Amino acid sequence: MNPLLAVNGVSKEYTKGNHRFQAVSGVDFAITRGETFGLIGESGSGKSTLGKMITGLEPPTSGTITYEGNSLWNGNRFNRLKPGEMQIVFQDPQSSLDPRMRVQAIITEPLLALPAAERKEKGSRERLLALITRVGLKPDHLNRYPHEFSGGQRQRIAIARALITDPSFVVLDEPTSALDVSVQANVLNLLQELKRERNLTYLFISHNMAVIRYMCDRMAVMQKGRIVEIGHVNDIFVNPVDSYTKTLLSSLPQLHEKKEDIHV
Ligand SMILES: Nc1ncnc2c1ncn2[C@@H]1O[C@H](COP(=O)(O)OP(=O)(O)OP(=O)(O)O)[C@@H](O)[C@H]1O
Repeated sequence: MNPLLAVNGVSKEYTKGNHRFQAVSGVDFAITRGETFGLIGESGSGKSTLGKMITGLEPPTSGTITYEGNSLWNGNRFNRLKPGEMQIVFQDPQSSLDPRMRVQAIITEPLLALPAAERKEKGSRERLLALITRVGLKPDHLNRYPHEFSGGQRQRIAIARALITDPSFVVLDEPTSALDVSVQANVLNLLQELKRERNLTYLFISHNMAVIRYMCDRMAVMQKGRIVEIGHVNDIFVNPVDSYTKTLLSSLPQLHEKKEDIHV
């Protein structure tokens, strides 16, 4: 099957003063429609930079990223092939939601990228009410401001914001890392349900092996900008090949227990 998203030989170099720094180095992977693909690695390994290159926030220095076979970048210009087709949810809903905007304006903001007719249809009151209810919030929350919500509720707002355009592909960049442990599992389960209901494909970025195992079909392990291991989650957990992957796994003794027992 043709991949939905293909990343080939992608690198990203940042310049800090006279110093050049390689945040991502020659990364290759492909994601099939309908799967959840995990990216794991320690802080600074280049995971978020990859997520940003895929969603149009940062151009790659070299390499190609294709979506449904079409190149996403033309030099530094992002080819917005289908507006709203791809969305991203960031780690920290505190800083990713504009504190001066009401929830309704926050959730509907991505619609501004769509053609007028589609914007009107997807921004209908009926659709908005259905979406806010589906993510576990209430219609009267639409008139409130982000500071009036808990961390988990704010992340539900961010999820609704990502889904308003009806995307096929969503990058989830540490979507539960800023949340209390008791709230994390609820948000992860919501993401799983939404994926099934809407035929979504996820790129799931995390530094937490238990969360990756709970959520993902396949995964890539990143270290210092490179992929050191890639494969099916169960294969990597049972038989890790790379020494860094083994270190990540050995720090999680509970992973040898049954999947249902894992604390995400
Ligand atoms: N805009 C930027 N300018 C310069 N360096 C950057 C920029 N963005 C990221 N970096 C650097 O690139 C490297 C990779 O960062 P990135 O955020 O992709 O890592 P990460 O694996 O997502 O880590 P974390 O989990 O902490 O977010 C880091 O060393 C970071 O300091």
